[in-house]
Amino acid sequence: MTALLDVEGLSKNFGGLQVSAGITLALHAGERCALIGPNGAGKTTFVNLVTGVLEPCAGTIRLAGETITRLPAEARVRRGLIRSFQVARLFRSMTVREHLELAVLEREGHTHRLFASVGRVPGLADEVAGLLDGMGLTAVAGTAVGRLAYGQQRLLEIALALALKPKVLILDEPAAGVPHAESHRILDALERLPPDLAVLMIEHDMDLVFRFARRIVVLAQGRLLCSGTAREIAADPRVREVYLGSRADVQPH
Ligand SMILES: Nc1ncnc2c1ncn2[C@@H]1O[C@H](COP(=O)(O)OP(=O)(O)OP(=O)(O)O)[C@@H](O)[C@H]1O
Repeated sequence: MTALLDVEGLSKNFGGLQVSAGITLALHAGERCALIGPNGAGKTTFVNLVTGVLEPCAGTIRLAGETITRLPAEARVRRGLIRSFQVARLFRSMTVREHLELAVLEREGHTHRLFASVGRVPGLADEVAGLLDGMGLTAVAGTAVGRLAYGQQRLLEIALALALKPKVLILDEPAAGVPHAESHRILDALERLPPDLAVLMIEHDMDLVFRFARRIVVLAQGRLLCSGTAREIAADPRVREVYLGSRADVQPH
């Protein structure tokens, strides 16, 4: 089976510092994978390379068989490589529903007089209702984004990413700022993601990582250290060693 995302030998240097060193990673339809590693391991750099924010020094990135290594970020988004983005960058006075309407309209190419298009796109209301329902946001559909709790903001970020019809979804810290006791709400929503979607999660909350991911890939100093199930990763002495001295606790559940 062709991998939906196929990264081979991806490398990046910042001056003399090698932050991605020949990373090879394949993600198939339906995968639930997490990329972990201590602070400064190169996780964000890897995501920036894959999504087209940064240009690699070497390596290849393929999406559903097509080489996208040098494509601009927007072209990757149009092909279905989507990273969840930060609500903090959006319009705080606009409602949850309006944000989702905008995302669907933009996907459909209605970039001019956006809100005038709302009534003219068949299926828009149903699609938005489905996204709200899927992420458990129906009750706050009419709430301004600036008034959402952190957990709801994170769920909206995921819904916005889904509105773009991803093949590959990169979840960049989906529990950032969410109180630990509430991260199960994020997990509940993630368990309702479309089954065929390939998901790569970057997350510091190990509880969430171990519960969500069927495969965990560990990065250290820009290199892939190992990959395996939650149990394998938690039992691997190399993983404990790279996390030593960091706050993260590597324990499965
Ligand atoms: N634009 C840049 N110029 C120079 N060095 C950079 C740049 N971006 C990142 N780095 C360095 O690259 C290394 C990897 O950083 P990166 O942010 O990718 O790690 P990370 O695993 O995402 O860390 P964290 O978990 O703290 O977010 C770090 O040493 C960082 O200081």
